[in-house]
Amino acid sequence: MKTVVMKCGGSVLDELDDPFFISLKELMNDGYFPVIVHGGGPAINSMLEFYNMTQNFKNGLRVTCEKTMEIVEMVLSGQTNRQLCGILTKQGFNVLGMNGSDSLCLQADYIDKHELGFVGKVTNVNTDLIMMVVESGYIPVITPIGIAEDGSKLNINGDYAAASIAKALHAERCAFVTNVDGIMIDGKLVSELTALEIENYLSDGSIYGGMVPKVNSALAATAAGVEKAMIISGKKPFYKNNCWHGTVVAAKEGMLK
Ligand SMILES: Nc1ncnc2c1ncn2[C@@H]1O[C@H](COP(=O)(O)OP(=O)(O)O)[C@@H](O)[C@H]1O
Ligand SMILES: CC(=O)N[C@@H](CCC(=O)OP(=O)(O)O)C(=O)O
Repeated sequence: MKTVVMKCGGSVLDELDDPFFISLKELMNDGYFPVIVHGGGPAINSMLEFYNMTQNFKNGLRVTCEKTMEIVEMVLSGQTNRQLCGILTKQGFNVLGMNGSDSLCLQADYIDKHELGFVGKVTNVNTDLIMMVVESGYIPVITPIGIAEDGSKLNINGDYAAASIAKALHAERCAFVTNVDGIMIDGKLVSELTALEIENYLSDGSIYGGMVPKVNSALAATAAGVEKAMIISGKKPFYKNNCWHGTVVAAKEGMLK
């Protein structure tokens, strides 16, 4: 079964457009089974602002106290997951919204409780559960919230969650759907980047902000055996006539195909 993990970033949820859905349909007609993970950073920011709560990020990760975790869950499970499932349903896709914290879907551990609070990294994925949904003909739409051993819900960066799921499913591809066409260097879209090139572009600041967890996740996924990891646009066709459009990230020099 050819699975493709697609992470839909919060930046693009309001802007997913017809070309994206047409590509998704074509992909499925070509025998790929999508598993979707979503973000929701901008919606969480707005809700925290609404409640006059302070926001703080360290290394691109939201510092998440207990109260913030409640808001994160409310927004990701109650708002952005619903929004994306609604859009996809309207477009004719059979979807099933899943909370990462239900039925040990995403088991997680604290990254650094002292520094970041309730922020986690995935330690185990309930692949049986996800594949049961896929094999029943539905697209899982997974909220990036994990469950810790102590029963706490943990906030997981959507890009990292997607890479972990792709690794666990031995997915053929992990695609990060965002609000740009791919990785831009000096204003131009780059179609392929090696790990070494990425390292250089990270250190000279050409890759920054929200693109950093994406390239790190893409590298982690390919290093763990996912054949291809890509940054793609949610506003343009990303797949047509068996060709993918965006930036392919390769784990090692010479691995680009
Ligand atoms: N080299 C780069 N090429 C393209 N986008 C980049 C680059 N470096 C940083 N970015 C930024 O990364 C953003 C995507 O990350 P983010 O806003 O976190 O998206 P998402 O919500 O989809 O995860 C782009 O809108 C852009 O501002
Ligand atoms: C720990 C951490 O930072 N979690 C993210 C989860 C949402 C996310 O990843 O959303 P985007 O894909 O839109 O960035 C957050 O709280 O914003």
